[in-house]
Amino acid sequence: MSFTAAAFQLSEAQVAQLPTEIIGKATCAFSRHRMGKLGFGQRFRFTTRGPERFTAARDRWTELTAEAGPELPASLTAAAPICFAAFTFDARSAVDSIVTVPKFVLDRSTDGVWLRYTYESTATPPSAETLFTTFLEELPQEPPAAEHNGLKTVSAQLSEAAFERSVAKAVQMLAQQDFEKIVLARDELLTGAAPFHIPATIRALASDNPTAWTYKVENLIGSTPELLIARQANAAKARVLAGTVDRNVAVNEDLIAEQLSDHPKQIFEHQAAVDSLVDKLAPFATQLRTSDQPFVLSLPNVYHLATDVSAELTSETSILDLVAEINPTAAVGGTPRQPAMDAIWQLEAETHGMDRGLYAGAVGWLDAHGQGEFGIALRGSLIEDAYHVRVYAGGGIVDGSDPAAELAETHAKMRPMKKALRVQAL
Ligand SMILES: C=C(O[C@@H]1C=C(C(=O)O)C=C[C@H]1O)C(=O)O
Repeated sequence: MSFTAAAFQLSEAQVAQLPTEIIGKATCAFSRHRMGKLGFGQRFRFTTRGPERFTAARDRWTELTAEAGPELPASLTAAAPICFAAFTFDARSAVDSIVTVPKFVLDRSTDGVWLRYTYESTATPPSAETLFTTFLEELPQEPPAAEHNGLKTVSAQLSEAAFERSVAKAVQMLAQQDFEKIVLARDELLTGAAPFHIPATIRALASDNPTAWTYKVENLIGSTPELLIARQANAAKARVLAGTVDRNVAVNEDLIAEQLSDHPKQIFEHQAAVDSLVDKLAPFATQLRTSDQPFVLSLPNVYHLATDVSAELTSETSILDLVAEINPTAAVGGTPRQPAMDAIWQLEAETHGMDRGLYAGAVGWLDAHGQGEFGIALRGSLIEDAYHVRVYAGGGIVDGSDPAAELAETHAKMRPMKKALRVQAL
């Protein structure tokens, strides 16, 4: 089996026919400021697991897109197929990493709005006009809106008390010099009296968090402010975040920059995350640049210390090779990486049965040339069934971290997801 794609630019009249906030109807999404990619329908899907999950996905995807398509009608241009993917944080995870190939991809950029149609290489695509009609007809109907869903937390694999104990334990382990930084997380299982309204939730995520990348791959949804890596031609870029102040406890906005930038714990945590990315990217790149000083990224719930990184790649490396190297950065894992990963596995999965699965892994899209964008799957959740959603959040632990403060930070990080889940229709 092999897939190819064809695309066309939507006219203004066609753009006007798209439903408003179409992101709510998407099967897959990686979008910010109403730009980016939205996938609709599904042509194909496969899963991978273990340490080879990235390279296995790269090879299968290359194989699936190897054959060229037929002659195209004049209204269409040949294009590279696109898939969306979500990879687990840890190679040991029992959860599948997912690659899904949508039938249609709506691509909105400063170059206009394009619709890309992916089909089996042996088929002949219809004209642009027919494709557009099919696209509109196949958009899913939305479930009815409920008045309220009475969102509440019913349980957790790793409770708040257990999280505080894990943080205290990690601080002790740090003192024994096993590692310098470790990121610990916890989960909450949320339920509603009415089924969650996922289209409305996605729309709320996108409109409430305009500086973040709103993502959806199957049951994984969220709005992440952290760009793991993006590759376009030979240019790569990333946004590293580490160091957090809760907006609800920030006394004075003018002092935030000082609180973050002059705080040794925050700076240390942040630098560890930047270094972990730069070290792993260096072998693939020349002209690796980072913003001079970390800057303060202001989000609706928290402030973060942020550094943007850019690089010229020395060859056309697939984004999946880059992701395989840099996932997980010290922003969500720790330093040194392997001892920190082992400790996370021990403190979360072995002790409490909380396998992070796709949380804190890589989520995004790529095309058949290995170009794409991946964010870190943060500020999100996993839809377990119509009534149950599991949210996750964590934070960096360094020498002197306080369990109660770390717990408060996880509450702040869960806030945007919980707020969006309360929305029942928009
Ligand atoms: C781990 C999370 O966030 C990460 C940890 C941060 C920190 O410790 O300050 C900040 C941003 C993210 O890199 C999360 O949101 O769950």
